[in-house]
Amino acid sequence: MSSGSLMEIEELRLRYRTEDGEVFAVDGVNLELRRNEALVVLGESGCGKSSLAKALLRTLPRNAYPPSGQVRLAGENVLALSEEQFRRQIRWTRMALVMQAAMNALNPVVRVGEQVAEPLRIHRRWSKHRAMQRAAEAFEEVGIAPDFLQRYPHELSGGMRQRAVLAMALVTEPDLIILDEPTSALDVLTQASIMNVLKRIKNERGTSFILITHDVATSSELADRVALMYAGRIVEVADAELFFTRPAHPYSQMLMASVPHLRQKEHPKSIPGRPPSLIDPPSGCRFADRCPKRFARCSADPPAANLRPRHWVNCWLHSRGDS
Ligand SMILES: Nc1ncnc2c1ncn2[C@@H]1O[C@H](COP(=O)(O)OP(=O)(O)OP(=O)(O)O)[C@@H](O)[C@H]1O
Repeated sequence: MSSGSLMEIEELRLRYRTEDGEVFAVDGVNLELRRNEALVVLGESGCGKSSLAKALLRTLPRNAYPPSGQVRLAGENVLALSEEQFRRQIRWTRMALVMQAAMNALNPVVRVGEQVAEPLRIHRRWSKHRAMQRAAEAFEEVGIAPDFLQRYPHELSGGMRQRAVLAMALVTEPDLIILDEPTSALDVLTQASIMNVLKRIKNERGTSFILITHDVATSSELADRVALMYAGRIVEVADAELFFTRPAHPYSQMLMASVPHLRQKEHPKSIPGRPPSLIDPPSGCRFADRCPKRFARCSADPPAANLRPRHWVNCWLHSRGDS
C-alpha cells in the first residue's frame, strides 16, 4: 500500500461573520495526511474541529467567508476549484463526510438503501440496479444485513443508522473519509464496534481517515497520527503512540493527565481556565493563560518546532530559534 502523501493542508483559515465580530474558527492550520493513514484531530469543544472539516469539504454555513490557504488532494489545490467543480470531482467521490448526528444525514421518508446508493446514482450516473448492488456490498462492509436496505431510518437503531451513514460514505470508494464525532451519541459497545469497522476498512481498502473528536479514548482506537487543536490552531502533531505516551506541548500533557483510567489511584486532573474567545483572539501563544510553564516569550506567537521526523509542536519551550 502506498504511504505517499494524500493531502497537504497549508495555512488554512475559516472565519464566520457574527453580530459580535468575526470568529476566527480555523486560524492557520498546517497538516499532512498520508495514504492509508488515520489522523485524529483532537480538541476541546469550540476549538474549531468541525469548522476544519467544513472547510475541507466546503459544507459551509451562510455566514462563513470562503476558506483561505491551500488544501492539496493528491497534489491538486482543491480550494481553488469552483463550487461546481468541487461538487462534481471531489465531494463524495474522493472525499466523503460522516457526521455526528446520523439521523440528520438521512432522509426519514426514503428507504436507507436508496439513500446509500444515491451518491453512485448522482456522481457516477449508475443504474438503480447496479447502485443498489453496490449499496448492499457497502452494507455488508459495515456489518448490516442487506435486507436492511429496504428499511426506513426510524426502523434502525442509532448504531445501525451510523453504520448506514458510513456505508453511504464508503459506497463510492473515496480516498478520504472525514468523520466528525461519528460515535459520540452512541453507547461504548456500539462505539467500539464502529471503530472496529473503520479499522477493518482502513486495512482492507487503504482508505485514509480524518477523525474529529474530543474523546481521547475513542481516538486512540484508530489513530496513526494525532493533531491537537486549540483555539483555532494545531498545537502539536505526532505519531499516535508518541502523542499518547510522551506528548510535548504543555496542553497535550495536561489533556492526557485529564483522561480518567480504570484502576488509576490519582484523580484525573482538570485543566483550570477556559480557552480564549475566537473573536479577537489574543496575540502570542493562545494557551499561555492556562499554562503553568508560561514565560516571557509566550507573549509572541510560538513557531512550529520539529522535534523529530513528523513531530511538530508549537511551543517556545521546544523552540531553539529566536522569535
Ligand atoms: N456558523 C457559525 N457562526 C458563527 N460562529 C460559529 C459558527 N459555527 C461555529 N462557530 C464558532 O466557531 C468556533 C469553532 O466552532 P466548531 O464548531 O468548529 O468547534 P468544535 O471544536 O467542532 O466544537 P464542538 O465539538 O463543540 O462542535 C466556536 O467559537 C463556535 O462558536
